[in-house]
Amino acid sequence: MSHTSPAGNSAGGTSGPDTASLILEALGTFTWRLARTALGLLWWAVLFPMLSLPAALAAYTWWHLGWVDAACVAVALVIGLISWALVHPASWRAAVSARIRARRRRWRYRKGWARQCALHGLTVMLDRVPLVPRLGKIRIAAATDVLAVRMVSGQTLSDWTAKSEALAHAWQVPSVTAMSPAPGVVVLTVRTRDPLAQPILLSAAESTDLHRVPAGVTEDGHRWTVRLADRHMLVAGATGSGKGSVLWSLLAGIGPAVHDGVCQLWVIDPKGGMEFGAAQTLFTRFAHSAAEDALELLRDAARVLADRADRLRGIARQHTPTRAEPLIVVVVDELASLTAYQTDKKLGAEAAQLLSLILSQGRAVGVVVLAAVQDPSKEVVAFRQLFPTRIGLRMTEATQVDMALGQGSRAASALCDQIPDRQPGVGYVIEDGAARPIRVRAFLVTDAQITDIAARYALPTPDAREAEHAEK
Ligand SMILES: Nc1ncnc2c1ncn2[C@@H]1O[C@H](COP(=O)(O)OP(=O)(O)OP(=O)(O)O)[C@@H](O)[C@H]1O
Repeated sequence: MSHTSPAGNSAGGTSGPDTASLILEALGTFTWRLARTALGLLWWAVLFPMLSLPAALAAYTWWHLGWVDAACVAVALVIGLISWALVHPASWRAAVSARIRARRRRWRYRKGWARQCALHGLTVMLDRVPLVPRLGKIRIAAATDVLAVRMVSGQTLSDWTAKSEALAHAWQVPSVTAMSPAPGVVVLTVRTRDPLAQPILLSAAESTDLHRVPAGVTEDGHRWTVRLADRHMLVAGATGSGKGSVLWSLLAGIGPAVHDGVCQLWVIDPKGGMEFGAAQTLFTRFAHSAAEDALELLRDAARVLADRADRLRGIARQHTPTRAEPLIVVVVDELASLTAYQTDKKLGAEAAQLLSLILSQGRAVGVVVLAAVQDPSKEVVAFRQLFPTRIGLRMTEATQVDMALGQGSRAASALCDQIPDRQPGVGYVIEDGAARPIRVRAFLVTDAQITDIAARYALPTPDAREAEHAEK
């Protein structure tokens, strides 16, 4: 085997052109990098004028007045920027730090994309050429980044779901979820921090708007509101998952409407009044002891429903709550106890029949059901699709998610079985017609707040109401 040494090259007179081309190549690379950096800096200067203009001013001063004046200007500008960040952090964040963070994160995703895909087995080899899924639009928000990816042929959503946990470790974030909104596309939601990690205390609600009842906070940091006026709602979760807090948050939210008389609470508490007894001053009906009481309540709700339907037929397609004809919210704490667990099968069957009547016909006439369920059993699954709003809190098994919330809910990233024990009140909201579940946390309602709600929004006595009407 022949081997040519550098000395040999030199002796053969070939070193001249090689060295020259090496120098030329190095110069070319250097110039290219310099131009790229200069362009990059120019682009950043355009993107962040609030930083580039002060820097330009300092440079201008240095050029015309010397370095002492320039140093003074630079110090004054730095103090100005620091004061801005301290005095008005929100505008500083919006104009500078959040935008820099977003740029940096985007750059990091793009730079490491091919490598991460290869490391996680998400590239496909074709004729020894690796095909890398194309990273499309990246949206950076305060707590979540959303990456749109064009999958390589042959891949399915489950390939990405299987790698979600590994990607979360690789990016060092709490979680990554994958969903496919369109054929060939996968959307990765990267949760970079968790605004729902800490309990969120109930804050005062003084609205009687039954279309936007405050219930907690969404993971984007917005207020989570629930449309109760014309929607039945099911809350499912294991014991201790915070079902009570969702119901209490809503009761607190509709308290003003209850006090005002445009909404009535008809409550079934099979735990003997343990859960809701403290706020019975708000309730028009309260069934907490005998199964027969609960059934009577449901029969009456069905009667109201039939009366209203008769009256509204041909006049209005949707009921508007008024004091004369309020919205009736039938609250059922533990739905399954009404049907499957009844000792008397006949009562159970009648309860199931009444429930499905109210669930299928109540919305249009202002009779809605707000129910909690612990065990997504067969009986509950039968009602599930009649609840347009379903909330899944922590569950013990992955299979329960689809049983409680509907087929495909878990695949659409309602990961109720992955909610940690230490986060009661955290869950996923599924609305009929919505593209994907929203992660939320219900307010934590303390015993003192319940006492306060019970006193503040207690139903007025008929005399008090009459006096109030006379005043108006
Ligand atoms: N939104 C919340 N934020 C913080 N802590 C909460 C929240 N909801 C509930 N908790 C805590 O978790 C505990 C259990 O909550 P809760 O009783 O509401 O659960 P549950 O699902 O109704 O349980 P069960 O089915 O046994 O009645 C509460 O005592 C409270 O300390």
